[in-house]
Amino acid sequence: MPKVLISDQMDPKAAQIFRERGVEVDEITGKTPEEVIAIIGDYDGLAIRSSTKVTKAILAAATKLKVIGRAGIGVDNVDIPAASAQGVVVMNTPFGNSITTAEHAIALMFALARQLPEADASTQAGKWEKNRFMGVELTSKTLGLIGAGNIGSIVADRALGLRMKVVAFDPFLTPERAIEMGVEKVTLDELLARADFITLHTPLTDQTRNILSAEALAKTKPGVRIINCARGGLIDEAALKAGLDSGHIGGAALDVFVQEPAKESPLFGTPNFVSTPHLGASTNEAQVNVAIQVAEQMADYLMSGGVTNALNVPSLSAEEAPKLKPYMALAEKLGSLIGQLAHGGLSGIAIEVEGAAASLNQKPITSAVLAGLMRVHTDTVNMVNAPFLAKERGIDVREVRHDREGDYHTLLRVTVKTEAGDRSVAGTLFGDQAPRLVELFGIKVEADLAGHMLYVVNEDAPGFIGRLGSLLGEAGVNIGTFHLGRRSAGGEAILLLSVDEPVTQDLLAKVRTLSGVRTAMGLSF
Ligand SMILES: NC(=O)c1ccc[n+]([C@@H]2O[C@H](COP(=O)([O-])OP(=O)(O)OC[C@H]3O[C@@H](n4cnc5c(N)ncnc54)[C@H](O)[C@@H]3O)[C@@H](O)[C@H]2O)c1
Ligand SMILES: O=C(O)CC[C@@H](O)C(=O)O
Repeated sequence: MPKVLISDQMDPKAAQIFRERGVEVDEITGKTPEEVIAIIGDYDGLAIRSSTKVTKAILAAATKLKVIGRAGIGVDNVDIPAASAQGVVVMNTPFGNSITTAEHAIALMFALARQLPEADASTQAGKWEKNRFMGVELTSKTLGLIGAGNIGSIVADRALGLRMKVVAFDPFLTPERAIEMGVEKVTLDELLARADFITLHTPLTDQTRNILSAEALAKTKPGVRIINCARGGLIDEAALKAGLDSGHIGGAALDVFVQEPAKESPLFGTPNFVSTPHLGASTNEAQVNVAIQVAEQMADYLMSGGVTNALNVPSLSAEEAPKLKPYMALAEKLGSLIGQLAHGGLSGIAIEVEGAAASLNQKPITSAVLAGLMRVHTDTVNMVNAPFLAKERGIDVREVRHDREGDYHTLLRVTVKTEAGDRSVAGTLFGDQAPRLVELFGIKVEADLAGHMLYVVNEDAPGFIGRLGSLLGEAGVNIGTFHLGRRSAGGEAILLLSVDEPVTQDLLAKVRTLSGVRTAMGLSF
């Protein structure tokens, strides 16, 4: 039974779903990184929010780990390249807390417009400072949206409901989508010049880090109010403080900080500054949503191989997984066969599908071919890290889908580009289930690729099979199955024999002494 560790505070629904789905679960929260390192080796899955930082050190200790599930959106607390290299799937729940976070941005916008936190503190201090707190209306004001994805578009919708005008800067926002959202697509400079309120809804990337830098803040309208419910680091906090102090910035509300937890900040105590401790996603509804979603997704992966919302591997629904399973077995065998046979500077690989295979999700098939191919050289490769490792090694991966009808109802062909030229193998599924080789280096040969095999290339000549049979018999080698193919009568022929024991170097040396033998190799599947 797979075992999952929930290492951050999560709605109890998550643990309940894991148990219902047959996954053992431990909830151990508030641990230091060293304490997590000490226990993580026992787990197949790790469910987190934002507190657990999944570092290289934690991953190195997570020898059984197959999946990390983030109950939320941002995965900046997970070292995704390290997880990918280790073959660990990283998933998030991209929609479960979007409404809640958008509502928090709107709440902060109201808080700034009417100075609610300061007015509350003053009133509760018995001051009744009615003349101190003069607010602004939101109606007819311009909201500048930086990032118009899931959360940004909900914020835009709510702002339009408040009769605001919304201008948006997002390089990936199409003009059609902007029209659909009812926003005006603008450049960043135009947004800075026009917005009365600015709200940020982008991830933190190299392009968005300090998107509101001192220089950008200087271009804003005097009195602008700024809200950040996305990620710390999008705004230069020192420049924000200077802008608030000078009065150029009329107010700022931060839910997120460069350094979290933000126990101290020069911004704290600044007039017109409002803050919350990364509460964007903190509603009952959002936490139930993300807990259910992360547990369902992780259980799908651990129990049936279904992949949803993964950031480092293609999606594969729980319905698709059983259909693709035999294809992935075939793909892995063909990858392994060509990996064992083709030598010398592999620079590219083409994976072609035709017939029934052409209607399937090809990405997992490709990953399985690559995993089979590279497992010949490293045993730490799997479906998740195989494409990553292939890229790292400069192998050009090409996927081809043919509409044509071929000789087989379903066919998968793998061709590698090596220094010696292109080499190709092809296979099908018998009865839609059993992987079977049908072609090897241009020669038709049907074989099950299983267990230990002897591969021989020889000149097609009378008596050869008898001589090989005698040699194997004398060497005490029992033949399980025997498969034969030839390019032309008297030309190059291929023999694939399944044998009970691994093929030894000693046996290969003897086989190579037979007249007409060009190549003899042992294979394992
Ligand atoms: N405060 C919280 O508790 C909380 C909760 C949920 C999400 N978040 C954060 O909110 C952010 C947005 O989440 P989302 O679900 O809307 O993400 P999303 O991926 O749906 O949208 C992000 C948008 O940012 C845009 N973008 C990317 N680079 C950009 C750039 N250089 N300039 C302008 N726009 C750019 C993208 O095109 C995309 O439309 C994420 O960072 C997420 O982690 C915070
Ligand atoms: O889990 C949380 O409380 C924060 C989540 C939020 O930052 C996210 O990116 O989804």
